[in-house]
Amino acid sequence: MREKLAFSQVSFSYGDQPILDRFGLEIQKGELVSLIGPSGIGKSTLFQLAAGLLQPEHGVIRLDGQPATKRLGQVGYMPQRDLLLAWRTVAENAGLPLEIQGFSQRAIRERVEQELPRFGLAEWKDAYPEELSGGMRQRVSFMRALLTGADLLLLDEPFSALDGITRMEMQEWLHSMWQQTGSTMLLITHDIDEAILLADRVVVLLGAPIRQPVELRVAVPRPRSMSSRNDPAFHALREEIWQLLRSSAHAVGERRGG
Ligand SMILES: Nc1ncnc2c1ncn2[C@@H]1O[C@H](COP(=O)(O)OP(=O)(O)OP(=O)(O)O)[C@@H](O)[C@H]1O
Repeated sequence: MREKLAFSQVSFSYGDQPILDRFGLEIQKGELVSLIGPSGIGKSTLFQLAAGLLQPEHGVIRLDGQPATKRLGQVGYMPQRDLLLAWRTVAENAGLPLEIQGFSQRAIRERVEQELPRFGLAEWKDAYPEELSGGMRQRVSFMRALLTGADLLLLDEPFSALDGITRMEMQEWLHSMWQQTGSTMLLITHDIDEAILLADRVVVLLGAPIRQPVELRVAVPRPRSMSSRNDPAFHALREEIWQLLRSSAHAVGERRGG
């Protein structure tokens, strides 16, 4: 496998609040990696750094093995809120990255119409965001991230706003998209089972600031389904992640004077 994204010795702060301290992480091409960690630790910040919306104060971010200072537009980023434009239809929202890249209206229409079916949105191309369910909105947002043409996708809690059944359907759908496209995907989630079920590796982010993450390989065989949760390797990993997150919550409590 070849390296797709790497953080090497990266430090970043908001004012006097340090978020990352000489942080290191390497993601290989075609991997699907889950990131999990306590709320407010800096997961979204990490994505904004990878996407080029923020720059590190120290250290290097590499794309395809090369230091990359201009990352904007090279990475598909799906932020926590779907940020669909209310006055644009599904097709117009999804086609936005192509518009920014200067494609003709006709080329955009053709490409979007060709892609809509595999996102389950063919019949909704002229609908406005307010007419869509949460799952559909997520799919439009995901399609927009894919149409940037980037083969690295950062998905920040893509399913958090969805109900249980839709969430499970979307997890399966995301997994099939990952297999079809061969893209490298990073997924932030607060759900330990979701983190394990989808990923090749789970990266647990701990500490304030975050230093070296704990990286855990998921040894549960693919294809996975809901019954994979009964696999002993699944149980063991869930327990390990839970213990890590719990000990980190205690450490924070102690620092706060608990
Ligand atoms: N633009 C900003 N300016 C100053 N502080 C910020 C900014 N964005 C985030 N922070 C702070 O940095 C810390 C990390 O935020 P971030 O959103 O990256 O965490 P997170 O792990 O993604 O949180 P959550 O799990 O709740 O989404 C938080 O304490 C947050 O309040």
